[in-house]
Amino acid sequence: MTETIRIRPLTAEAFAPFGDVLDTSGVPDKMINAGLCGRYHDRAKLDFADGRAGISLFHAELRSLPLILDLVERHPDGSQAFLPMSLDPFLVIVAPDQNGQPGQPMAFETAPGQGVNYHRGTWHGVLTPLTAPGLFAVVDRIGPGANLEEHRYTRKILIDR
Ligand SMILES: NC(=O)N[C@@H](O)C(=O)O
Ligand code: NI
Repeated sequence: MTETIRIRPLTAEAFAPFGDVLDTSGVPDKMINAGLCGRYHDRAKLDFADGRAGISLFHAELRSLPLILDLVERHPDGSQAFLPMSLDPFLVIVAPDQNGQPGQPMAFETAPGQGVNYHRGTWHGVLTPLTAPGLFAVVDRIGPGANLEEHRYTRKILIDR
């Protein structure tokens, strides 16, 4: 029997148990640069344990819907932020932890320009752009060890609108 998970719009409230939503909604925390720039200050909970912060660029293959969700992963030693380098929405898949295994997955679509920061240890689907260019800056842990735990689903799960 196939399970279909419906995609919901990403909101900071719904995503709060899993991480931070990064966007310029609302009033800036401070105006800088002689009042020419709004700074949305310190909006993500970064954690790199015994490692250090790194910035990498990801150029990911585009995916299409319905998406077969066969893998989620987590990074036990660090947070991971995905900052799109375009205004294209992308798919964000997360799941709560249940005694070391992922619980019921949830799927969100970002608004144009929104990024996300997965908190350390959050189960998530890998980077999933739905439209070009699939180009992201990624802020995550550089350090010793794999910092990766994967879970492959045995049941058939589809992600769709
Ligand atoms: N493996 C890697 O660098 N990327 C994944 O962690 C991912 O979440 O896309
Ligand atoms: Ni990851």
